[in-house]
Amino acid sequence: MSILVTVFTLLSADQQASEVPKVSEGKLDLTGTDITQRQPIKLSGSWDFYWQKLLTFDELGLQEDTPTQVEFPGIWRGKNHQGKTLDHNGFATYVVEVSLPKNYEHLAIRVPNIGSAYRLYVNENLIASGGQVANNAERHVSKYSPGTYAFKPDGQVFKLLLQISNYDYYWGGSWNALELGTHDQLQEKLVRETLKTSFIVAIFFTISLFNLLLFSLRIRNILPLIIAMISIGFGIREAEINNLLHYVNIFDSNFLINIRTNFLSFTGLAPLLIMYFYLSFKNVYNKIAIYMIVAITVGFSLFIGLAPIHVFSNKLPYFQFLIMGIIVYLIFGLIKAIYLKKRNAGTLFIGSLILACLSIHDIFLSLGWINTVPLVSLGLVAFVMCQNYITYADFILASTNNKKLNRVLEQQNNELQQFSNSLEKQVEERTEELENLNRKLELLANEDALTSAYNRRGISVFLEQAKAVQKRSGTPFCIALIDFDNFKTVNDSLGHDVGDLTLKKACELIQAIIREQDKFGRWGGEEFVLLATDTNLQGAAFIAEKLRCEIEEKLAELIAYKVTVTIGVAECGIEENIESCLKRSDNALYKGKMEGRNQVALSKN
Ligand SMILES: Nc1nc2c(ncn2[C@@H]2O[C@H](COP(=O)(O)OP(=O)(O)OP(=O)(O)O)[C@@H](O)[C@H]2O)c(=O)[nH]1
Repeated sequence: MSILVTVFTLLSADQQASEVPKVSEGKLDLTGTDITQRQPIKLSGSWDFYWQKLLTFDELGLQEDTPTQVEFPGIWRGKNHQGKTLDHNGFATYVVEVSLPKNYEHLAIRVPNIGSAYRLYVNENLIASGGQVANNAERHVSKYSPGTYAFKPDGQVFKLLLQISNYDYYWGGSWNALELGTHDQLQEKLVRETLKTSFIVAIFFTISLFNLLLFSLRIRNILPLIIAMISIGFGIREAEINNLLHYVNIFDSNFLINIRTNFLSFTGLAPLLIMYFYLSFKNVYNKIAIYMIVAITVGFSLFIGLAPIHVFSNKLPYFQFLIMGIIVYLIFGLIKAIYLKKRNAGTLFIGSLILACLSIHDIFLSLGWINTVPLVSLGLVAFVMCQNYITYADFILASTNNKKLNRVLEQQNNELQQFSNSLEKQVEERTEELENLNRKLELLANEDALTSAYNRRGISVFLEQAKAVQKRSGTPFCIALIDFDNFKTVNDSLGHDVGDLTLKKACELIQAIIREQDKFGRWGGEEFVLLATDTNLQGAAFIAEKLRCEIEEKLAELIAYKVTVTIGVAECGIEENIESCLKRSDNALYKGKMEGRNQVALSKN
């Protein structure tokens, strides 16, 4: 902010160090002032004034009426002149006699934006004009024509005649003073002012762009968009009021467009500012009142944008009264927001306070109570910057909250991921357990509970498989039925438990002897079946004999009781089914039993 003030002050450095010469009773005495050695002189003070007269230099001498004196610059409307109140419509001639200290080759006059039509003479020479000066509304044409005009003064005393007519503008006369100096001085001052205006306009546009960027990042929050529009509005107003639009010839000095831009950049900003305050501190303002005010200000802006100039130009004071009321209401809300400790209320209040103070400063300046430079532009910059700071701070806060939220989300995601991983692991473990259980159940379904050998169902599957292999490749296989001899006596003599143990041990012996590809199972009771795959009858007889001997020998050692088996063996024929082969094994077994037991009996095809 201090940098801004410094730049602003440097660019506005047009204060005159020495005493300011003033126009007094239609005369400006510059005999003690070297114009070239100082800043341009504002031709303000009491000028000779001829109301409802457009006089030339020649006509001045013939004038019977003595002129009255009025303050120039000054507006007509409401001014007391010879006991009458002036209207804003009309025409007049202002005259001042300037006395110079010496003969100057060239001087120049800077004409401000008078806002209607004017003609400027140095003695009898017309040096500048804007629009068409006339004594009636039909012939009068307003035009924005500020500019710097060089002239050659005739001697050390000359008269300046300024004719002004107005039938459009609400006030009449001129708000601003003419300035006298050398052409270079005036040009230099113009450049400085243009630079100052450009600098401020650039600040407004930069703030606007920055806020548009913020808005594009968070479209849900429209406050940055409103600030962007307010900044653009302030920028356009600054450019228009300081004639920047005129110097860069944007509207080709079109009076109507200039005046509409001037008015609209004031009225159009009102609804935006009101909405900004309301949206920032919603619960301190009345919603219906705000919407009504916005509707009125928008309606007024439309009226200015569409109505003819003579209709709308004199309505602005009503709007100014309304705006004053609105400002009081907004400030009242702001104070309430501060009292309620609303975030950002203090910052916005500071911005508004700076703007209010600098506006009051400029009012004092225009009244001639102080002799400084206009500072309201600086107030506008301060106000918009405070708004900008608020949106930026809000944006940072929102993005910090977002980051925090993201961190929490990330943490929750991780926890969820961990939970899901453990769930997956648990499911995997359960599935594996179930699969194991299923395998066990399947085994159990095919397994004999006492001996752990295949049961009848289990061994039957292998018998069918062996048959299928034989059909495909002709591989031979044999079925041996093993039956314990007189097992009833084992049970009867040693008890049923020992009988069970005997069967169990016998099965273990058999399992240990047979090949891995051979299958062994319990056919029922104390009768067992051996499937000898890839084996012919001779091979099967050999295995059966080996089993018989092993049982006879080893079981006696284990249970101290002689236990023997009889085995019936048959080789399955190519065309024979399993049932038939089993039947033949059984027949051979029966034959073995009949022939004295404890032997291997073969079934020959
Ligand atoms: N301990 C026990 N005994 C069984 C089991 N299954 C069958 N047995 C018995 O085996 C005996 C079979 O008797 P039998 O069919 O008369 O035949 P055997 O006494 O072995 O006489 P042969 O077969 O003619 O030599 C019965 O006493 C059944 O109770 C079993 O799982 N455990």
